[in-house]
Amino acid sequence: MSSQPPLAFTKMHGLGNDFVIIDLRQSSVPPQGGRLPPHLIKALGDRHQGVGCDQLVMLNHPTLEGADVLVRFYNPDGSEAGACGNASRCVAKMECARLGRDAVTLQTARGLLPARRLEGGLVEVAMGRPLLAGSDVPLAPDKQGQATDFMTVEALGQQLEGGACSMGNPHFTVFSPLNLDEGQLAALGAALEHHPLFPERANIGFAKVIGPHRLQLKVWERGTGFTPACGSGACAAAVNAIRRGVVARDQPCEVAMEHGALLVDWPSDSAPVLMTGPAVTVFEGVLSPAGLAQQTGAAKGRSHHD
Ligand SMILES: N[C@H](CCC[C@H](N)C(=O)O)C(=O)O
Repeated sequence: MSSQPPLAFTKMHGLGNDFVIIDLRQSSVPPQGGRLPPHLIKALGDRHQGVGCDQLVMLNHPTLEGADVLVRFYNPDGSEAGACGNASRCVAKMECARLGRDAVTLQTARGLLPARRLEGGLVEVAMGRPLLAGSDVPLAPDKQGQATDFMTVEALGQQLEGGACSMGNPHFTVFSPLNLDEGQLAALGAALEHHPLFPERANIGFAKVIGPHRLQLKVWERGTGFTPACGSGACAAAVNAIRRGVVARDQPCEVAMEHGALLVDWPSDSAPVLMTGPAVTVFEGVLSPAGLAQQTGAAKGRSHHD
């Protein structure tokens, strides 16, 4: 392990949802099948022994015509996510700077996502059309025929009203008014994330409608827990609110989270969801071979108890 070469990374965030971004096109650590080994993903995500992040993002050479960069997202539990809105804005900003352009196209598991740099440090990403069928979320096979806009799901003895969709990753947005403290809400988030209705688990949004084009949102993320903001969750919340008729689609919806708001525009059913918000570079760093070896060992040790 002491022969492990240094590993360069960039730390960025979007509304406090933070990322360690590793460019495998330049990394000296040989990727295994285009990704870092899972124990290293866990070690880097550890806020005490690693760098700490809500998601680890890996960049590589694109394989599709028209794409500038291949992007893969990982949760700190080692699982892969098909989409991550806040990290997509961060990567778009990095790639715009690298290529000296104002627009780039990201290749993700979801497909090609065009993105552009706007005034004031904002970045817009076209997140694709939301997938609304039960089989696309996905819901459990025997529940896939049910409507995904008006759903009632039972968890921890509560009947929760909400809607589900996929933005390339599964989301369930709860619209029921809840009077719970942070710990109770976390328990509900975890119960819904692992609910048998969602065989691939789900990101759980707790939304409050605060105006005809305004939502307040808190998201319990699959594989991560509560984060200060979730870009794909904000898109899903706006989409589900529009489908339920509680938000109007004639203008973009402002989705307010802990540290600020994202603008989400879904003007028609056939349109892609446009998400706009900030992307901030915090620092660039290099993990020392010794640090990496120690963290790797620690994470391996911990994983015995997972
Ligand atoms: N923070 C992300 C979502 C991460 C996705 C993840 N937690 C999952 O789908 O497993 C966002 O801004 O969209």
